[in-house]
Amino acid sequence: MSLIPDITELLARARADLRMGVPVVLTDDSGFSVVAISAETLNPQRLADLKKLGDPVVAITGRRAETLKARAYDGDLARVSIPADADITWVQAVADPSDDLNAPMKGPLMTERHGNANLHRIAIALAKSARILPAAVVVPVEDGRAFAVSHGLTCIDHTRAAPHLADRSALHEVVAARLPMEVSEAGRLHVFRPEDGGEEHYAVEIGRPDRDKPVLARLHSACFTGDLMGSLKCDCGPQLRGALAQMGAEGAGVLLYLNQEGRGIGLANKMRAYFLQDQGFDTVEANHRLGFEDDERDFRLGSDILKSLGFNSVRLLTNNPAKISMMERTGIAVTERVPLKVGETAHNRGYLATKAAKSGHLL
Ligand SMILES: Nc1nc2c(ncn2[C@@H]2O[C@H](COP(=O)(O)OP(=O)(O)OP(=O)(O)O)[C@@H](O)[C@H]2O)c(=O)[nH]1
Ligand SMILES: [Zn+2]
Repeated sequence: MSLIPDITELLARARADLRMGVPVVLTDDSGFSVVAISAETLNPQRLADLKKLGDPVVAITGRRAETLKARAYDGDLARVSIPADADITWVQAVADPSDDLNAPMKGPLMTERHGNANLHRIAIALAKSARILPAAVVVPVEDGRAFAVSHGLTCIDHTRAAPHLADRSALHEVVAARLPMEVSEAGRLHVFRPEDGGEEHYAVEIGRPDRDKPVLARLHSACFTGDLMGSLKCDCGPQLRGALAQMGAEGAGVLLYLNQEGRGIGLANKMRAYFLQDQGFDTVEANHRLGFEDDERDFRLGSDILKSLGFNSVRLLTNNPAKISMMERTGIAVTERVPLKVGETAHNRGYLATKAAKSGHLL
């Protein structure tokens, strides 16, 4: 019946639910089911009601567990038991590192070792893709499907969801139109929309690049602070303008503007990372303390867009070797790396040095 939402649509709904603080139900083939809610958007009444269902845990990533010195028996994640007297402030302090230094968690935190963490993993993956803190309060329930129906909650089946959470969604071009720009009057903006209700991405084509030759290309990740506000903490704004200027000067090029703000963690989490950076952590450590990997972006999106525009080889404007290897692995030949060294300031010198030392950026 086509009027019933499919798994992609249910996942989009679940993401929206988590962002709003609405619980979702997750089930697996063995008959195990849980209710999960975002630790960030949880409210006190809902925590009290979850406790009535059983013994909830806070599911956090292995990265966050490392910071809290909690044992991650599940490897990439840990299920932290919630003490009976713990309130919402306690739960949020497990998820959110902003107060780690002022009020270190009174440990040791107890983590669960037995049982299956598959549904907790889905809850964290959904929270990440909803661009909220990667932590969820999770409690088992009997017959999740019936619970979801009686409470009007979105219900996600593990087997159907897992492949979608591991892979990117297909992108389709929605529209393209002429966009005269300062760097070139022959600009054209293409808008791409994913099937999963996620962020749209854009491609700016300059001139009419020959599809049979390597095109001068840039995969730019959104940076509201750098691209628009003139932030001195990174080099994104000058890189964006530098890349466009070079394409304008050569008369041809394609700039992909990927809405993967904050290396894929979203602007709110990036600002949380900046708050930690003001406490002395570097850009990579801040991501880890929040529970994220160094870089949560998916550059395969870039290849998808280039291919759908008819390109199969690029001269890539970048200092990031991960972008080059991902292009090559996904069928876009990189015939040349064109360095993009602009915009170093007193404020971003440390940030650029960390990227070179820890993320392999070329200087
Ligand atoms: N999480 C996090 N993201 C940041 C920070 N500073 C900048 N960013 C984000 O980092 C990304 C930088 O994107 P790019 O310039 O495309 O990528 P890059 O990996 O530096 O590679 P090249 O510029 O191509 O050499 C943007 O999404 C920014 O929003 C930070 O301190 N923490
Ligand atoms: Zn930036």
